Amino acid sequence: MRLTAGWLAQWLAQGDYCSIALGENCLVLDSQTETEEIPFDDWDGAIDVHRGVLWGSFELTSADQEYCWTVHGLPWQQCKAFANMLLEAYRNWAQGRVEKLDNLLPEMLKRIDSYAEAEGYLRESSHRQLHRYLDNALASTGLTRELAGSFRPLAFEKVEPWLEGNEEWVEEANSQWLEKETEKWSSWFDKFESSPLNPSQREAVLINQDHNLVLAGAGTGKTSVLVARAAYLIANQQCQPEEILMLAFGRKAAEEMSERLGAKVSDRIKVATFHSLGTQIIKAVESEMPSVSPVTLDEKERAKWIAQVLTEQWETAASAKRWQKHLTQWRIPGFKAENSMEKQAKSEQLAAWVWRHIELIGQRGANKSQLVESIEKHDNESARARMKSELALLWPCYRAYEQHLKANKQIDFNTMIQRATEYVKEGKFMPPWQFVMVDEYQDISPHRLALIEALCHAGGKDNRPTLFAVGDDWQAIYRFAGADVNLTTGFEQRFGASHITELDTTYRFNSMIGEVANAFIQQNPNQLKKGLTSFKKQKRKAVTLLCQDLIDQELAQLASQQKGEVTTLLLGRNNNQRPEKLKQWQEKWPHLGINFMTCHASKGREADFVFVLDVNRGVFPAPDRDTGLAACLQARGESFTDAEERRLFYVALTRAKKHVWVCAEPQKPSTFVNELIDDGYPVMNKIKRVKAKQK
Ligand SMILES: Nc1ncnc2c1ncn2[C@@H]1O[C@H](COP(=O)(O)OP(=O)(O)OP(=O)(O)O)[C@@H](O)[C@H]1O
Repeated sequence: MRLTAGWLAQWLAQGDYCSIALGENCLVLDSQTETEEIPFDDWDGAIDVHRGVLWGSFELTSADQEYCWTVHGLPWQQCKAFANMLLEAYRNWAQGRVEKLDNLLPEMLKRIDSYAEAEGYLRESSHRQLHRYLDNALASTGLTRELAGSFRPLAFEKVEPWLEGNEEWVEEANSQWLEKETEKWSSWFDKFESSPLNPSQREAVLINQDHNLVLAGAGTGKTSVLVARAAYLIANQQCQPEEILMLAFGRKAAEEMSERLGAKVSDRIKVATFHSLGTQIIKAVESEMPSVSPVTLDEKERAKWIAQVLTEQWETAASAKRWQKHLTQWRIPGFKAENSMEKQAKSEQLAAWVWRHIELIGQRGANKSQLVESIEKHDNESARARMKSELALLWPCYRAYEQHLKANKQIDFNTMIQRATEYVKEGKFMPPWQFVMVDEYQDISPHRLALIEALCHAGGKDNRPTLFAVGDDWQAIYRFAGADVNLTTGFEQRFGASHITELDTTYRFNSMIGEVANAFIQQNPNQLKKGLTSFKKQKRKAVTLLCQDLIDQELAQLASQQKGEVTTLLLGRNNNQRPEKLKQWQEKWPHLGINFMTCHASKGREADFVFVLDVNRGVFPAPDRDTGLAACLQARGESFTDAEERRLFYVALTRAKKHVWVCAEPQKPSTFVNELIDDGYPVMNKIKRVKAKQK
């Protein structure tokens, strides 16, 4: 059936179309030049019939109300009946779909209510799930949003915003919840630590997005937040202690965390290092403990094994020649030309250098020709020859290591973490944890992250564990061992549904240490900007540059000033800086609580007073960090000179609560000391540099 304008009307009328007909579930409109089919889906199902002086016209609107079609010059007597016939056809078409919609609407509304009225923080994963369900349900009816809205306006008014996303509503609901929850737990927050938690710490404890990162500078209470969050989850009955997994880097850190949680929260929380977790997973699946090589586990065994491998290598003429040739152009840490080979092989520094490369090569999982290829593509063209030469020295050590593991049927940490990750991914190990928490997240390596991701994806789509990580990109100091700080700075891109909370107040150190440390770290524009203020304000300078051989005197003075017990940390770039007089000082001034450790080991620690030792040229920053093979094996390169060493120095400075002494020799202060003096940092300078000897 068709309704068409007469020839005169077609000639006189200025409408878009001059003829309308009913097609198969569509309208067919003809203009002078073309025919257009409008599926019922695209039409809003209404016709405005207008009467003109001579003729009638139809006005039809698209389902999304964006477009209008007009048919002019129609014979008026037939207009109404024709329009009714079209509407009847449309209603018949729509009836089946609307029935489907009617069947689905109660469930759609129920799901919306159960999401929107759920107690607690509204997570993005549940939001996405709801959105997906509503989208699919509507699609299954065959109706467009507009049509569904026009047939069931009341019910659909509630559904429509959720199909759009309704992000603003969720944000508002979450911020209202946060306000109420903060209020509800206010006195608990006041008393949990010796001092009340501040607003940003409270927020960090409460927010419960799928993936949460607390990103904050040194001494802002990240560890306090981690402990408080575990306590809150249990106190709020969100989980049992056994459902929390707390991951720490290193056994010592894990032990300290375990003690702290045991004392403050519960000793049923699982605290693990990545390695102990890997062992547990493998043991659960294979029913026996994985056999981890003593070379991996024990520093002494490792040193012995490395000495043996090096000695064997040097016994071969070709290999010995390769080492000698390398040393004519480049240095190797711990390798001193004047030492005998026997002594060389036992050098701690050399062993550390060899081991670090073995680990990095293992983490890369590449064969020799792939490594050569990446050296050839390395940005730093001038370093490529050195990298290749180092690879030639170190590849045989790596191969020897692989063979050693194979011969003894043992694995190392890399393999262990990878195997554990596979078991979780394959569902052979079902993690019992609902909340995975990670301390020092900035030091995460891709392998460890893969394990965390596997844990957080276990449990099916509806029951995934939540990740809560605390970290500070300013304190990322394990790039040399395979960590990748980009995994912290790119947290959101990596995880999607995530929330990042920043903590703005640092409690450990006073404002004068803060001024020096914060300015120093931010010289590198690639570090994330953080507004950090010190809780303890002071005007008196709190960083002193000191001649190394005056430490004795300074300690004596400090000892006479301090009447009560205090803590003092002597920090070295590495163990070589352990002072010979350490024991003597400890015995002479026990109330100073003097301890020595490396800057790396001091991570997470604090003391009233800190002496950073031997900040001299060639020591701190450690040289050659960016020009050897390691630079090619490590995570993406960094353009800023000594970026990681700068972060390490920041870690050292920020261990102190009251005062820091940066100690150097006047003849050879390092670039860091020179920068503190020359760039006008607020420090007390007691070093008179001897310029003539500084070449
Ligand atoms: N709200 C607070 N009020 C007062 N002191 C606090 C508060 N929060 C934390 N502290 C104290 O600040 C110090 C640093 O806290 P914590 O060790 O948790 O910081 P952090 O961010 O983990 O430090 P870093 O990253 O440097 O290891 C601790 O002595 C802690 O007790």
